[in-house]
Order: sequence, then C-alpha cells, then structure tokens
Amino acid sequence: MNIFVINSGSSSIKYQLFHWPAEQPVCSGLVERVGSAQATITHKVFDAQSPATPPVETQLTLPLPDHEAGLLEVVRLLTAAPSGVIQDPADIALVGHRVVHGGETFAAATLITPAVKAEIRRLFSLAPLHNPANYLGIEVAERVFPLAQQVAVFDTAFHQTLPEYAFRYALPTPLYTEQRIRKYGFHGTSHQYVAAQAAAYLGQPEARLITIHLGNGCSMAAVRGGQSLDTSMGFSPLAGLVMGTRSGDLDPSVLLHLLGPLGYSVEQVNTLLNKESGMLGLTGANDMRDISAALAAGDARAALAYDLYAYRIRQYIGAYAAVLNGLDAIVFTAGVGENDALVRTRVCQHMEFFGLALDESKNQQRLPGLRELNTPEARVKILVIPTNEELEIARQCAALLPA
Ligand SMILES: Nc1ncnc2c1ncn2[C@@H]1O[C@H](COP(=O)(O)OP(=O)(O)O)[C@@H](O)[C@H]1O
Ligand SMILES: CC(=O)OP(=O)(O)O
Ligand SMILES: [Mg+2]
Repeated sequence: MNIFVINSGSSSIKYQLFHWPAEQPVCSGLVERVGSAQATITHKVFDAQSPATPPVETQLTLPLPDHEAGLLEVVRLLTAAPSGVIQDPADIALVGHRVVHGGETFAAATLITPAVKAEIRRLFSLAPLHNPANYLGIEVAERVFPLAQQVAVFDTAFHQTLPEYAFRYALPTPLYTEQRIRKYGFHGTSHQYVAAQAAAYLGQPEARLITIHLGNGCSMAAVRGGQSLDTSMGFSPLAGLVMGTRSGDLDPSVLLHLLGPLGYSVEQVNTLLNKESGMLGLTGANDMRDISAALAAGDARAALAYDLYAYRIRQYIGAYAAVLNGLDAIVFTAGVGENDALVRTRVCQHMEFFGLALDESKNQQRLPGLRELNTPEARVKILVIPTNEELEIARQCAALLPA
C-alpha cells in the first residue's frame, strides 16, 4: 500500500510517499514560494533496493498560482517519467495531512469527514497562519486522490495530556469554559516522534526528556513516559521561544501599548508579532544560516540575537527540569537543532548544575542519524535526533486502518 503525507504551509508544501507496511520512503519533496511566478519544486526519488544511495533529485522552477496548482504538479511528478513512482493517483490508498490546530476536539489521528472539516474550519481563527493552508491541502487532495482515505494528524494532539494547571491561563474561568482560551501547544508530532526515539535509545520507557524543536517555528516540550507534561507554545504557535519571525514570550502589556498609545491596528500587531519579529526583527534575517554567517563576520546584532535565542531555551530547560523533577536527556531536533552547532553550544553552556556537559568535538561533527553529544561521564544525555514528522504522520494514519 502507498501512503502519501502532505504538510502544507502558508507558502510551501512538503510531501513524502511511503510503501507500507515497510515504512519505506519512495519519494519526498518540497514546493516553495507557492503563489508566485517563480515557485520551485525539489523532488527526490529514493532507491528502493539500496536506501543508502543518494536520492535522484529533480529541480523545477515554474509559476504556481496556488496550492492546487502546486499539488497537481506534484502528482504529475509522481506519475510521469522520468521521476514517476506510481502509475495513477488511484495507487495511493491513504493521504495523511498535517493539521496544526485540532483544539480540544482531536487527541489522535482522525479520518476526515465533513464534520471534521467543519471543525478544522472553525479553528481557523486560532491558527490563522497554518490551518487555512492545511485545509486547502485536504480539499485539493480530495479532488486529486478521490479514492484515497484522507486522515488528519494534529500538531496539538500530543499535548492533550497536559494537566489542567499547566494548560490553563490565570484568566476568569468563562474565558476557558466558554471561549476555550488555554494553552494547546504545537509541533506535537515532532516532539512525540523524537521522544519515542530517545526513550528507545536510552532503553528507558519512563525517561524524563526535554525535546527542543528548532525550525522556523520553535518549541520545547517536557515529556515523561511518552506523555507531554508541558510545552512552550500556547494558545497559538506564537508563545515561548524566539523563532525565525515570531517573537515568542512577551509581556501582554506590550500589545496594549502598541494598540493604544502607539496606534497600531490589530492586523498590524498580528503581522508584527508573527512575521516581523523573532530573529528577523532582531537581525534583519530569519534564516539561521544567514545569521550565523553575519555572526562570523562580527555583526553585533547577530551576536545579541544568538544570545537571546539560546537564553530563552536555557530558561525553559530550567523550568522543565523542575516540571519533570529531574532530567535524563535533552533532544535537539528540526532544521536549526539538527544543524547549528553554535546554538547547541550556547544552550548547553553553564548548565553543569543540571548535569549537562557537551563534548564540543562531537558537537562539531556533521553525521546523519541519532547522535549523542554529551561527555561520557555526564549525568544527562545530550542527543540530536532528526525529526521525521511525515513518517510519524504515516504511522499514526496506518494505525487507524483495520489490521
Ligand atoms: N546547516 C544549517 N545550519 C543552521 N541552520 C540551518 C541549517 N539548515 C537549515 N537550517 C535552519 O533550519 C530552519 C528551518 O528548519 P525546518 O525544520 O525545516 O523548519 P520548518 O519545518 O518550520 O520550515 C531555517 O531557519 C534554516 O536556516
Ligand atoms: C506550529 C508551527 O509553528 O509550525 P511551523 O514550525 O511549521 O511553522
Ligand atoms: Mg516544521
């Protein structure tokens, strides 16, 4: 059976096709700058016989006015020579969709029905950057793969185990009971995947873990026994860590000051906090590779931004070590966490109290797969584990099917 996983963002689409139950990746790809005349598609086909062989890559630059055009082009790449891996869209039995916000309704992967779609639409206002794009992906996939089962896997689902004292805000009760204003948490599929890998590696199913997902969006989770106990994102994916373009935590009075004396509109504040803040606001760039190059060239803004980024992560490590009443391992994952050695150095500095000791030579090595970066005698393991949200989504979708 073939499972196709779609992770639609506001201007990008990530996808991966798996042969199931072998969990064998057949192809994967990334569509960027959807909505422009210069969209790009990077499509990679893996060698089924020898997984170690580098994939065959196809690169396209073409106009893609919308997500539908993007997905249709991906289907063409899936079916047409020379990149084709299936004969027909009907060869795909199941499509798994990443949906960022599932509110309190969805605590597990869910078969998509008209009622589920209505609920995802209802949640648009809670995740305006993400849910509309995810929803569009579902609508397009229903048209392009009409015979496939469509399943949603929610970023929020893994964090539905948070205790109430961790997910509630100290606001008047009706704002929770009637308006559902609470912490939801995001990136759950990634935290769940790397936490399971870490627990298996440690041979400790009850391991106390802090998982640190550093991509464009950044979040951390305190995980014990495979359950999320707390996480740094909140009501929306804006809270917590400093991110590529999002501010993370700030005093809510800053909003009042912007909206009142400074005369910002609600829309302007929304854009400011989600798209113009974080590393972009501090340095003028949001890609960590550019900021790291600026730092190497002696840029003072980049130096401050690195300090702020790492300091916030260190604060959450302290908080979550307390939540977990101890710590067995911290796990770095996602684009920055897996690749940026300097971020890991800064995060682990002066953390002897918590039992963290980084082996800097291991930290500088670029190796694939799970890596252990702590010194041999360290009390707490420092792990890098490449995330694979698409594989985790495919697993959760497949588990829904009758055996
Ligand atoms: N070699 C690298 N060194 C530092 N940062 C990197 C490297 N490769 C990717 N990144 C960063 O990873 C981030 C994107 O991470 P990713 O997990 O793909 O995010 P998302 O899924 O949110 O789009 C970007 O900020 C990018 O700069
Ligand atoms: C929820 C979220 O922030 O997702 P991403 O990192 O993909 O933007
Ligand atoms: Mg991501």
